[in-house]
Amino acid sequence: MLTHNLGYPRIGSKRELKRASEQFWAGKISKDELIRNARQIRRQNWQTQAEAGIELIPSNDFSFYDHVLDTALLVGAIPDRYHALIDGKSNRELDIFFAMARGVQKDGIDIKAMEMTKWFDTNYHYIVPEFVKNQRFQRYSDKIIVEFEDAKQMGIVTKPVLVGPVSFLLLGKEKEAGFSRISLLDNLLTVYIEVLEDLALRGATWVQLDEPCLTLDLTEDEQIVFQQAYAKIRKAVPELKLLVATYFECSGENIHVSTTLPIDCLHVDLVRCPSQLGDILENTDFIKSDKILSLGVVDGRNIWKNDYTKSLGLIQKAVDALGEDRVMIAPSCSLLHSPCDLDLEKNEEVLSPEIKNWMAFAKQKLDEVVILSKLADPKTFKDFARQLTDNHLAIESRRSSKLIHKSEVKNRVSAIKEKDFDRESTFSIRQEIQLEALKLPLFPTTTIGSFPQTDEVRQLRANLKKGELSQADYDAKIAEAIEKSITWQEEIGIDVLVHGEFERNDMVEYFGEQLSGYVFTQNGWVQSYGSRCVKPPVIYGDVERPNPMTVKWSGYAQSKTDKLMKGMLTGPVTILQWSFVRDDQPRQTTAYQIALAIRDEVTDLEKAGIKVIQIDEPAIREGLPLRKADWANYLDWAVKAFRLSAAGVRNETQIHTHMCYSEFNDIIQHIAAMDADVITIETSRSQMELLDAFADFKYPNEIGPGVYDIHSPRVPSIDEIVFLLEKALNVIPARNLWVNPDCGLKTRHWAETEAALKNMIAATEKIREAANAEII
Ligand SMILES: Nc1nc2c(c(=O)[nH]1)N[C@@H](CNc1ccc(C(=O)N[C@@H](CCC(=O)N[C@@H](CCC(=O)N[C@@H](CCC(=O)O)C(=O)O)C(=O)O)C(=O)O)cc1)CN2
Ligand code: MET
Ligand SMILES: [Zn+2]
Repeated sequence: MLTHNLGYPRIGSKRELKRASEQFWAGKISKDELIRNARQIRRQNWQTQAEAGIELIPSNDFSFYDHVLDTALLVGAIPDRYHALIDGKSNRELDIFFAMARGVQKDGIDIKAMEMTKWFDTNYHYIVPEFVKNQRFQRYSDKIIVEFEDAKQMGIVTKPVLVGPVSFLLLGKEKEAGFSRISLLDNLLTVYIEVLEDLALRGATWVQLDEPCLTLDLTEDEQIVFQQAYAKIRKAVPELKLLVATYFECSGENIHVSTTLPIDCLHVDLVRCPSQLGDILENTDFIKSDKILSLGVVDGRNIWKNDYTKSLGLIQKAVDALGEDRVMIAPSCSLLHSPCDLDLEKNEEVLSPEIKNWMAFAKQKLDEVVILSKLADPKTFKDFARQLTDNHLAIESRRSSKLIHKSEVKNRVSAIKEKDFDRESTFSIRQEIQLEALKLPLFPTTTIGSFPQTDEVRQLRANLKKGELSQADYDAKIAEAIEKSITWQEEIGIDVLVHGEFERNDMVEYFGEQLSGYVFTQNGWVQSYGSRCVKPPVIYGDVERPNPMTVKWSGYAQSKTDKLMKGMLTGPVTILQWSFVRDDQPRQTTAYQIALAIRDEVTDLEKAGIKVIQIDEPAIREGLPLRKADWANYLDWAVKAFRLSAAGVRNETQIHTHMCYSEFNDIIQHIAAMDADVITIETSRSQMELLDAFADFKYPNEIGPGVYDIHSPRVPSIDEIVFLLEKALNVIPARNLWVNPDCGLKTRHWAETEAALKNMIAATEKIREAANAEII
């Protein structure tokens, strides 16, 4: 029974890669130094996995930014606009790579970055491959070879990992009309095969091809394409052992494809979908073959200790049907989505030993995989019996812990009534009342909440944590930042102000830290995109709000201005989605508990005199199940959780929500059902294309389509913004239109923020003038 791993966190256990990349981008270290740093992280990771006793260790799971982008470079899928960077120059690979990921704007060159989007239902973002008609691929990057050879030098023959060819195509986008990217498969395969042959020559025995798209709803054509692709690969590299990895969902009807692919090993995610084990073991094609089944039993998406008894049950079932030589043991998916190392959590005041004993991070998950394989083998079982007992005790300690269950919270959730989901009146009545109460001009201007999180602000928080700054001094500095931003917003003429979120480390972690039922880590970083990481807080028990969370700073901010100050909260679905969640109750129940906590916060803000309250739900789309059949159920409770959080206020109080980073067209009626008075939404990168959906559906409430992209330092011109606003006015009634950026400004610098917002105000004045002229 072999053990293997699908991928290890690449950021380094102390975020070494983040620091090195950001220093390189800032011109503070050389390319060679960045490459040296990266090599050290990779070698450390291989060593960690070898020491844990993992038999097949992955390589090429490392990336300087994103592994889908690595694949694009491997096969030379480099869009034309970057070719100027390659032509006639050598040693430009990393420059092109970063240009594709981040864009370039220097020395007269101005090239936009490629699009970035969510990786399945995770908070990880990948770079979307771009395809054109008759595109020819050719091998470009040697990264996969360099890493394989480097590990070999350490004495480790790794299992190189690649995004499989079919998923690579399916995850990308056609950049021109009139063709299907699937038609590019044959040519793409020639490059894959060349690479696989090279790896085989260099001594690779196994390769892992990730085909997570095998867990999605596929058309018949797409299913056939999987068969064709692997038939070709099989034929070209008969000597190489092929492992195809699926994860994040059930194989469902694709099981007929995945079990008959001409490969040596199929990996399945038994955490998300334990029932597929039975389906595969009943599949005569699979049983009769000599293929290996890799059991993904250790959860790569959460931080809870594995329940060995439960996993051993699954393993035994597979061994009984297939024999131990045809079973491998692994985490459910790449450990990219897990924090690195629980041993780094040493502060018992932050994470109590009792709760820490329930957890496993990436490094600990490796041990779990190895121990499970030893326990599943009668020859080694006895030597590991103690680990089984300890595991049993930990699982039992969590199951029966008094820390987890709070009857008041459970009772409150069961006492929720239908009317708790509804505002006092319908939107059209509320709109009239709010018009009167808030006295906002036509096309009100606002921002999404955060202003730049400068190094200074982050340093203040770091010093507070280290005890080098007192709470009082910290608060005084935050107050100063808020006041400064208010004065500035008043000066440039914004209508609905924000306080700037300077006091928040992150829009989810900040709330997690103040809710009971939550713990957080000191070092549990997980990559979100590129060098940006998040430290998801951990929900271990029933969630409750012991005290108001934002009233102090929002109240303070409102006291400093006569204008409207918007209260700023993160919504229940986003808090759920961006936390590590309980696996001992349905997500819906946890969402309702959080929703009640936010509801209390909303009503407290109202009592404190805040008249406009925004409840952000950027992750509502990301939480959507991967299979359409499961959508209705999710959307039902997700929308209700939002409504529950928002509906406790009077008609006069205006509820906003905000969404970004997703496609909303297919869930537009559910967004409408959230019944926020105003939605601000990312649209500028698609030039307001998104609005067609809002128009077709006749979205009834007020809406602020983002007028500029905040992900780039580029300052939009007044005319550009006017153009987008006019486009919006074609489909949105004037009285419903707001003016705002795409998203919060925390990742930006002040210089470009000030310039961009001034232009936004100037553009608004122009369209107001035009509208007034029309009335006269
Ligand atoms: N949770 C979450 N998911 C999200 C988003 C989001 O905002 N939050 N936005 C979307 C895009 N994703 C993003 C994810 C992260 C960041 C981001 O800026 N992350 C920061 C970390 C934010 C943070 O937690 N900061 C802490 C800790 C900062 C820190 O690094 N401190 C230093 C110490 C500082 C010093 O001594 O100089 C350290 O720990 O070493 C704080 O401000 O307090 C980063 O990687 O740089 C931005 C967007 C989608 N998903
Ligand atoms: C990822 S959505 C961000 C919303 C939040 N209020 C902010 O402005 O930062
Ligand atoms: Zn946003």
